[in-house]
Amino acid sequence: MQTNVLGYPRIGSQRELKKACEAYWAGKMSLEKLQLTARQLRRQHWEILQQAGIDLIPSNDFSFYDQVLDLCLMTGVIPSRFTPLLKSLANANSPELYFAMARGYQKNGLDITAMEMTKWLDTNYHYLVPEFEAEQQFRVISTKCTDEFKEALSLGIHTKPVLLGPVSFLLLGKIKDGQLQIADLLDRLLPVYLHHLQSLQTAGATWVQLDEPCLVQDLTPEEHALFTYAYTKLKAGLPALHIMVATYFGSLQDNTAIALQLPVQALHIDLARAPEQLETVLQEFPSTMLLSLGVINGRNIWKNDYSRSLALIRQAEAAIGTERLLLATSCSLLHTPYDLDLETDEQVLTPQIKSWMAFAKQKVQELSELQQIMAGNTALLAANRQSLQEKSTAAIVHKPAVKARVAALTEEDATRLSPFLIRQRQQEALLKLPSFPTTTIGSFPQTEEIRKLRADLKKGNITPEQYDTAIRRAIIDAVQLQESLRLDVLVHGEFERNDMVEYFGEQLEGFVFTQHGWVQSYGTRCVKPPVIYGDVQRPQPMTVQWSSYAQTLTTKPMKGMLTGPVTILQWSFVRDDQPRADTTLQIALAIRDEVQDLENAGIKVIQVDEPAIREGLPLRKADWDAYLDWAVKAFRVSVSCVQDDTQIHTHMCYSEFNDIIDHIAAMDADVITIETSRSQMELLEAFAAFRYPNEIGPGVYDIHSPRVPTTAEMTELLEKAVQLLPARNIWVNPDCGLKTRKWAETEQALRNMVAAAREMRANVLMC
Ligand SMILES: CN1c2c(nc(N)[nH]c2=O)NC[C@@H]1CNc1ccc(C(=O)N[C@@H](CCC(=O)N[C@@H](CCC(=O)N[C@@H](CCC(=O)O)C(=O)O)C(=O)O)C(=O)O)cc1
Ligand SMILES: N[C@@H](CCS)C(=O)O
Ligand SMILES: [Zn+2]
Repeated sequence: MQTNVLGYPRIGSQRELKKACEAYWAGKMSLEKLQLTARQLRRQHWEILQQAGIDLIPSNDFSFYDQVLDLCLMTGVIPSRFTPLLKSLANANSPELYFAMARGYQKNGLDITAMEMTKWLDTNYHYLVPEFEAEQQFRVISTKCTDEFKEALSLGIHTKPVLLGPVSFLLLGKIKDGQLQIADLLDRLLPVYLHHLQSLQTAGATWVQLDEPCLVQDLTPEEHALFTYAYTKLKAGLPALHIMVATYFGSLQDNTAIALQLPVQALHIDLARAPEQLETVLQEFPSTMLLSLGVINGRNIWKNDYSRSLALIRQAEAAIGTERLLLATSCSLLHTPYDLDLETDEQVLTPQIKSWMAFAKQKVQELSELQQIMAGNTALLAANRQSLQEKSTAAIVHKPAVKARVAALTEEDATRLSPFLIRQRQQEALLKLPSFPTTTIGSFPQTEEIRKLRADLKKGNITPEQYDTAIRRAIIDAVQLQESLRLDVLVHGEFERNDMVEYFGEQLEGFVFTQHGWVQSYGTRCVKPPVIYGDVQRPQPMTVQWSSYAQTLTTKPMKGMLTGPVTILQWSFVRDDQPRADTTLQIALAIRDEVQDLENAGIKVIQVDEPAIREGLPLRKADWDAYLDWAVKAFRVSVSCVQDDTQIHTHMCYSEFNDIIDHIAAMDADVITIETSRSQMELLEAFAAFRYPNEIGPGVYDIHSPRVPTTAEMTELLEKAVQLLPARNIWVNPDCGLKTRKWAETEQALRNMVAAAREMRANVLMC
């Protein structure tokens, strides 16, 4: 039985690629040095897999920024706004164009916006969204997949190149012209895919993995037909190359028949997320296909349960024999951190909890151990059983008082004292805000100096007292700036936070965090998700000292800033021994305690961020309501303890609200701030159509770009907003937090934003 890895992390165990790219962008590293770093990382990763004895080792899973962007360049999908830049370059396959597409280009008199980023299915990874325009043609610009295959071959490593499949590439992109038909696009795209696959075949590749994650989503009959059409065409042009279609993050369900009829040599299915699909897949499994069993979970950091994996493997073996089975990771290991062996500080990660975990390198090892167990190594199986048994009964995992508190939750605990309109009057009386009140989403620039303070604290170069003093200094400066800008509801700036989720994970019981557990979020930006291993509770207040200190510096309302339960869950590695809903309610109770303490400390505006609520939506619509019911309940539990005159805000970015607007309304936040500027307020239409009753802050400027928006631009957006919603309900704020921005642009942008709010106050008649 062969082993198969779908993809490996690429940022580097010490985030070498991040550091190299950022140095290159800053003009501090040459292109040659950047490319050398990339080659070294690729080699390291291939060798790890080779040494672990993996049979199908991925290549082309490396990327300088994003694998979908790479594919855009392999297929010539370059939005036309980049044409002026393209014309100025000697070679279209240049890093200048590549990084411009990823990050935007403001140089040499050009001002080109970056490609849009969105969440990769239900993960916290972002991909760049391909834009298919009118008259879209496809052509080969980059030959990356063949180049990297040859590079591995020259090191004596025969790899399996990985590409996003043509149908998912089209379905996950944005069709910019309503007249364009996806079937026509596919027809034009396939020759370019064939070109790449044929050149891989010529270079000696025997397997290629084409990822088609859309096969686990709801598809129309027309979309089904695209798969059959595409793979029939590809197969006809590739006599010697074996195609593996890889599906992950869910179950094939009603797409099973389509997947099984594809004229390809192998199908990969995700048995970590959807083990139940195995039975259906085996029933009709064609005698010509290999089946890759994704038993090693690529989305978590827990040791594999070998007994459970073995049961699945045996079930498949009984149906189709061992010769046609591959043992695999459930998806690419991109979503897991590199190497558990780097976690050496026992104060951070105790040996007990560490012994329950596996990062990418260990997961690769697990594949090879499963192979050995299949060959009769019972000692490995016994050791695994013992470790899992120890975890399931460990006293540190289970806290009866926490479980009892969740079990005792009532509808009343999830309901504010009075309906919104009554609360709104009381909040108006207390807060006395002007119309079109201005605020920000919470974070201010996380400068190098601020991050260095934290690094110095960790290294013991400064004392906790020195750290606190420096953070307080940053808060003083931020409050003074906001006062001088005449913002209405202030924030303390979140300077004390390394990350909006990790920060809370570090302070809650039931969580552990890591030293090096970095996972790529987008481009060079990484997150270090905390790990939820047991029942969650809050031992002591987490943010109160900072918010109440900030409140002493101003007579304006200071907004308390918390991350919501669903977002904490979504952006953490979650325990696998109880339903996600139960874990979320435990977190909700911890946040509720913090909300209560903030209110008791005199903080009368409290924001509970839930940017991940939309991304948590299951991939299948049939599962949405169940998820939304517990997600909305968790939010309500976390905030419903306060008095009517305490104003609860929530914030969401990355949001398309049309299809879940009733659930957003059910959250019953007094104010919701959302990302809307990039869609020119289009997103507000859902709120308008629903007659959303509560207050809304539609983001008036995009915080992803250093560009300073003008007052006129923002006034124009606000004017659109008042066409759609009652003016008295509208707030004025940026799209999201300002942590990735620099101070100079932040100050100027906020100055213009406040001026826009003032213009609205002067010009719009309030009723
Ligand atoms: C809103 N977003 C978030 C998501 N997920 C989260 N968990 N958090 C989010 O905020 N998902 C969706 C989006 C994704 N957006 C972003 C935006 C920005 C980042 C980002 O900037 N990441 C940083 C790392 C942040 C962090 O943890 N910083 C630490 C310091 C880490 C560090 O590099 N330390 C150095 C030493 C520094 C020194 O010596 O000066 C080291 O350890 O070597 C901190 O502030 O303490 C990034 O750089 O990638 C991520 C997602
Ligand atoms: N309060 C957070 C929300 C990010 S989604 C921030 O301002 O960064
Ligand atoms: Zn946000």
